[in-house]
Amino acid sequence: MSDDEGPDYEQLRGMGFICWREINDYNTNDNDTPIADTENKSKKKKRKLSISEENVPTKTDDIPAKKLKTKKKKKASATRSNQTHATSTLHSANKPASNNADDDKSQMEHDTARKIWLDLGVSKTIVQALIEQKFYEPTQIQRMVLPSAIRDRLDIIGAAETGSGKTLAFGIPILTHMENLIKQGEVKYGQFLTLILTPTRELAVQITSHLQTACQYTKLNIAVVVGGMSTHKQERLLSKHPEIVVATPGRFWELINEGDKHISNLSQLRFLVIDETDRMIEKGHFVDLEKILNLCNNLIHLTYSSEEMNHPQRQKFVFSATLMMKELEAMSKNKKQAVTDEHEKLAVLISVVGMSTKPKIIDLTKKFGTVETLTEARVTCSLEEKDHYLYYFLSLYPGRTLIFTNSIDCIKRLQSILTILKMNSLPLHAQMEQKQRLTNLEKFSSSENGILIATDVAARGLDIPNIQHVIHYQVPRSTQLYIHRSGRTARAEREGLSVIVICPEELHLYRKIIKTLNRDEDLQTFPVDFTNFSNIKKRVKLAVEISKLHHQVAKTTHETNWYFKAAKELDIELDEDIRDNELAKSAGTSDSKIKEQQLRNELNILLKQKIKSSDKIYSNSYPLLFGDPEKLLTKKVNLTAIDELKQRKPKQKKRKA
Ligand SMILES: Nc1ncnc2c1ncn2[C@@H]1O[C@H](COP(=O)(O)OP(=O)(O)OP(=O)(O)O)[C@@H](O)[C@H]1O
Repeated sequence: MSDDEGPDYEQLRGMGFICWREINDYNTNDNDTPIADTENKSKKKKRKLSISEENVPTKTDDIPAKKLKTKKKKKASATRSNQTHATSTLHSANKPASNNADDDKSQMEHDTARKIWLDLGVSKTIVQALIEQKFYEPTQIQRMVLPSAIRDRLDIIGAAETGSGKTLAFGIPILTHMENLIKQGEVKYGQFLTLILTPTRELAVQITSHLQTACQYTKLNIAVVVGGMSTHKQERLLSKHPEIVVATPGRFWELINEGDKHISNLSQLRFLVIDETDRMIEKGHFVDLEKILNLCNNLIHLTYSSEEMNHPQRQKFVFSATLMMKELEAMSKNKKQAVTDEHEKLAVLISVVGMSTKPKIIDLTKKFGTVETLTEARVTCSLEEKDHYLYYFLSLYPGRTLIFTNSIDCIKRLQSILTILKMNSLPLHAQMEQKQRLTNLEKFSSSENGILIATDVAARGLDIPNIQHVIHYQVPRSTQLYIHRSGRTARAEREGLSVIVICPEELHLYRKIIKTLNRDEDLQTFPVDFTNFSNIKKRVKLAVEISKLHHQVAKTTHETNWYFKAAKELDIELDEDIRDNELAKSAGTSDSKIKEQQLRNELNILLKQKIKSSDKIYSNSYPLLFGDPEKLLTKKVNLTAIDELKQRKPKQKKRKA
C-alpha cells in the first residue's frame, strides 16, 4: 500500500493501534523489562492476530471443544501474568493461576461467569469471548441494558460514566441478536445489518476492535469507515460485505454519495447505534448525521409495508457519558420545554433516529458527573505559572499522563519546553496526519511514563489502558468536556487523578463546571511543596527562554536564507541596505545561537542537581521517590499523587445529595 493512501484497517492492527488491550497485556507482562522491545512486540501481535483470524466456527455448538481449549490455553498463558489489565482490579479471578487448585478454582469461576452471561440471554459464542477476556460479570450499565435490549428488544437510551463499559452494553445485545437472526434464517451473512456512528476516527477504530474481540468465535465481519484513511481501501473492505460498519458520519456519507452498493441499502439495517450522542449533535457532525438518519428512514418508508413499519424491525441505541437525560426523557414523552439550540438538535435526533415511543432510558449519571474512583484536584495560579506547576507535577509524579490543552499552538509550545527540560512528550491533534496520530497513541499506550499532549480530539471514548493522570492544562470550555477528558483515567474501577490548572481568566469557566457538576465546594487544592519550587521555576524560566530564542533563530534563519536564495535564483543583486540589513539579522542570529547555548549549559547544570527538601528528594530523572533518603536508594517508598492527596484530605469529593 502506498503511503499516500493512508493506513488501512489491517495496517492499524499491525501498528497495534486497535490492540490496546493486547498492547497492555504484553507491556504489563514485561513490567520490569524495557518496553521498546519491538521484535518481541511484533511477534506477540502476530500471534494475537492469528488467533482472531482463525475464527472458523459460527454457531456456539459448532466450536470444536478441542479448539476452544487450545485457544483458551494460548490466551490464558498470554494473560495470566498481565495483572495490570484495566479490568484486573474488578475481579479476583484475574489473579495468576499458578497451581492445580487455582486452575480448579478458575474453572469454577468460569462456569459461574458463563452462567451469569447466559442467563442474560447472551449467545454462547459471545460468552466464550467475554470469559477469555476475563470479563466475568457485566458492568452496571451492561447489567441494566442487557435484559431490555436482548429479552425485550427495546430501543435504548443509555448514559453512564466514562469507562463503565458502554461499548459492550450495546455491542453484546447486537452481536447476540445478529447471531440469532442468522440462525433463524431471517437474515444472511453478508447483509449490512448494523451501523454504529461515532464522532472520532480513533473511537471508531477502538469500537471495532472491542467488538471484533467479542465476536471472534462468530463469522460476523466488521468494517471501519473513517476519514483520514484511504477511501479506496475502505471501499475494498465494504466490498467484502461486512455485517457491521462502524463509521464517522462524514466519511460514511461520502461513501454513500459515491454509490457504494453495500452501505447504500440502509433499508435492511436492523441495528443502529449513535455513540457519544452529545458530541454528535454538535456542529461538524450533525449535518451529515441528520442526512444519514433521514436516508435510513426514507428507505424504510419505501421498502417496508405499513404493517412492517409498526413492527420494531430496527433496534436503536443512543449512548453517551454526558447525555442530557432530563431533556431526552421529556422529549420522549413529548413534553414541552425551553428550546435551546442543543435541545432542538436533540429533538430532531430523537425523531430522525426514529426511536420507539417507549425507549428504555437508563441513566447512571444522575448523581455523579465523574466516576467515584477519580480523585480530582485543582491548581490555581497565574497564566505564566502554569508551566511551573505542570513541570513540578510531571517531575514529581511519573506515570502515564495525558495533558489536555484547548489549542494546537499550546501543544506545540508545551512540547518544545518539555523537550528542552528533557522530558519526552507526544502530541495529538487534528492537524496531524492520521497515521502519525495513531502511531503516537500506540507509543503513549506502551510507555509506562508516557506523556501525551492533546486537544479534545482525545477527550472522548478513548480506552487507553492505565492512564494514571489527566491534567487539564487549560480549563475545558464545557462541563461535558471536563467529564470526558477526566474519564480517560480511572476507567473500569481503577483509580485515577485529574488536576485542573486554572488561571484568573479561566475562573468563570471553572465555576460553571463546578456548578453544573452539582458540587457544593471547590475541588481540593493540589498539594505543592514550595521548599524547592524556586529551582523548578529557574529550570522552567530557562526552558521558556531557550524555546523562544530557538524559534526566533529558526524563523530568522529561514527568512534570511529565503531572501538570499531568491535573489540568487532571480540573478539579481540585492540593494546594499537590504543586504546589510539581512547580514545584520544573520549576525544577530549568531549572537542568539551563542546565547541559546549558554542558557542550555546553565539549564543542564540545573538538571543534574538533585533537589533536597525536608521530606522529599527528587531529581530530573524518573522515578521520583519520597521519604527517607535511605529508602530512596532501595526504591522502597513510592507515594503517588493520589496518595499525597489522600494523606492530606481523605474525603475529597463532596457532591450535593
Ligand atoms: N464486563 C466487563 N468486565 C470487565 N471489564 C469490562 C467489561 N466490559 C467492558 N470492560 C472494559 O472496561 C473498559 C471501558 O469500557 P468502554 O470503553 O466501553 O467504556 P465507556 O463507558 O464506553 O467509556 P467512555 O464513556 O469513556 O467512552 C474497557 O477496557 C473494556 O474492555
